[in-house]
Amino acid sequence: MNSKEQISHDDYQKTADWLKSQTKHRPQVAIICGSGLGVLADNLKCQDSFAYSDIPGFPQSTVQGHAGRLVFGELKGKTCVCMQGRFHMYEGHSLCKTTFPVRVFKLLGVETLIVTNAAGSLADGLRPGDIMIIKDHVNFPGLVGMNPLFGPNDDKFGPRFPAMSGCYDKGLRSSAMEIGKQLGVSELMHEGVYAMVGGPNFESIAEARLLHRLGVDAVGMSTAPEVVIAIHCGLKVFGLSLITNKVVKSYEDSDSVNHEGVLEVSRLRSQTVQQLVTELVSRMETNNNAV
Ligand SMILES: O=P(O)(O)O[C@H]1O[C@H](CO)[C@@H](O)[C@H]1O
Ligand code: HPA
Repeated sequence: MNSKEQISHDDYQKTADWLKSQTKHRPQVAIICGSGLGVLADNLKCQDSFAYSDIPGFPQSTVQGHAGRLVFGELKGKTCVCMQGRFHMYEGHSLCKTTFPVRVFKLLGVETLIVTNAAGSLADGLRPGDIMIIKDHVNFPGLVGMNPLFGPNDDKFGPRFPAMSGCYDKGLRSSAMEIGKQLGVSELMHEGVYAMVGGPNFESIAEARLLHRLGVDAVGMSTAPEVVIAIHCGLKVFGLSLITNKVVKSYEDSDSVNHEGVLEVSRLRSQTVQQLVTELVSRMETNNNAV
């Protein structure tokens, strides 16, 4: 893990400038699609779309279920940019590469970041197919020094010591719960704590029990670094986990999780997540400060 790799402000700016030269869209909202949730981009009107491999400075997606495309477009009167495919630390990307798009979004004028992910449940009340609005996170890699803010601070983006209390916007969280009710899916809706682990292996039973005891409701291998970088540069954040599997916590349980199963559940519930996110975006207040 190359935690010392540095990306300069100019590098982020170059990518933002290239994107601005290729599309007229000036997004206010950015959406990161979790595993199997790429359809979140399908509702965007007047799309401009770019393969990650064509965008200067962008890393490449290597995980099945992450298409590797950046899609710009209009959603319910807001301009959005959608990542069909995110970067994970376990793919071998440094944390600054993993979170590279978030700072590019900031430079494009984005005000709000929506992060979605597929996650395994530890809380007994969370079942596969449920949606957990993220109330808070435990950034396990961050706690032991694998933090995207490691290294010299770039004051142009934010402060040396950003606060992470209240990082998931309260207003957006309650709006999402309300929308869930109106969509008639309130029985699927929960709020809880997401923990990021390094992956790529799924949890052992002892690890699952430990996470459960620590108060973690759902576990995945992403999201926290993106949120840390977003909060550092002043973005509002909303996050949700689509629960794709129960994490095995009992030695009597012969179930076992695999990525294909994760993708299958994501796809089954992706329309509901899409409706929820679309309605949330439509209700967002934005400044429309094109850059
Ligand atoms: O967090 P997202 O990208 O949704 O993906 C989740 O699904 C994969 C495991 O099936 C892991 O990458 C985990 O983090
Ligand atoms: O059970 C899980 N553990 C970690 N990451 C995951 N992503 C989807 N499900 C899981």
